Amino acid sequence: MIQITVIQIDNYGPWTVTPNPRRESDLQALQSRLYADLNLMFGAHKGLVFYTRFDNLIAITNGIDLITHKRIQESIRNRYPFTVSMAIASAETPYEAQKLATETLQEHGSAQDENRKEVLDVTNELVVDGYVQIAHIDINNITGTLTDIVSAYDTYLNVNKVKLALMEELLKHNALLFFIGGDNFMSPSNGMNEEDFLDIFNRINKKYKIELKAGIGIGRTAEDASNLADIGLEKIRGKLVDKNVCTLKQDDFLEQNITTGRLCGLQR
Ligand SMILES: Nc1nc2c(ncn2[C@@H]2O[C@H](COP(=O)(O)OP(=O)(O)OP(=O)(O)O)[C@@H](O)[C@H]2O)c(=O)[nH]1
Repeated sequence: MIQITVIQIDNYGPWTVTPNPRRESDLQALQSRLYADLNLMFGAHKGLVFYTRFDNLIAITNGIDLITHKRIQESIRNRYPFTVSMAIASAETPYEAQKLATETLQEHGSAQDENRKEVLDVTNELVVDGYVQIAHIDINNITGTLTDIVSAYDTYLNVNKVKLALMEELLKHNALLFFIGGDNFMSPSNGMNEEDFLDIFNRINKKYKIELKAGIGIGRTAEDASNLADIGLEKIRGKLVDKNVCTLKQDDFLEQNITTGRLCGLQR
C-alpha cells in the first residue's frame, strides 16, 4: 500500500486577483516557495512532494502521521497569506490513492469555496506496513543529443513530449509521473515490474527516437525508495547492469515478491 496526500491551496484563484491581479513574478515566487517549504517539511519525515500544478501538490507520505500533517498545515498558515487543505489516502496503486484523496477533498467543498479552510481528512487507514516503489527515469545522453545541439526551447519541447508519452503509458498501470528537473522524471509505480518499464521505453523509443533508462527503488518510505532508485540509475550509467532498468529493494523487502524483475542489487 502507498499513502498519498493531496495538498490544495484554499481559495487561491480569487486571492490571486483580489483586490487586483497580483504581480505574476510574485505569484511564481510564492508558489515555488510553497513547493520548497512543503518538500523540506515532508522531507524531514521521509516524504516527497511533487509540484504538479503548484496550487495542487501530490505528496508520498508513507510513515507520516496525522499530527505531522497538522503541524505542517499550521506552519503554512503562520507564514503564508493563505491556508492549505490536505487529504490522505492509501491504495495498492498510486493513481488509486491520489484519486481517493482527491475525492475526499472535493467532498469538503470547492477549491474556490471561501468557507473551506484548512481541511485535514483521511479517506481510509494510514499505511502501517506498506511500501513505496519509485522509478527514477532519465533520458539517455540528453546533453549530447539535445542540450548541446538544439535551442533551449526545442530541448524543453522534446522533454515535454516524452513526459506526456510516459504519463499516458504509465497511467495504464495506475502509476503516476512527475518531472523533477533536467531530463529526469519520477514515477510512483507500486505494482509495476521491470518488463513493464522496458515495454514502455521500447514503445517511446520507436515513436520519439529517444532512449530511456530507470532506476527503480522499493522501500518503506518515499525517501528510501527514491534514494534506491537514484543508486539504480547510477548502476546503469556505470554500465554495472546489462539493461536499461535496475531495481533495488530495501532490506526488509528482499524476501517479498513485490516485483518479478531480477534485482540488479544482487548481481554484484
Ligand atoms: N532532479 C534531478 N535532476 C537531475 C538528476 N541527475 C541529473 N539531473 C538533471 O538532468 C540534467 C542532465 O543530466 P544527465 O541526465 O546526467 O545528462 P545526460 O546527458 O542525459 O547523461 P546520462 O544521464 O548519463 O545519459 C542535469 O543538468 C540536471 O538538470 C537527479 O538525480 N535529480
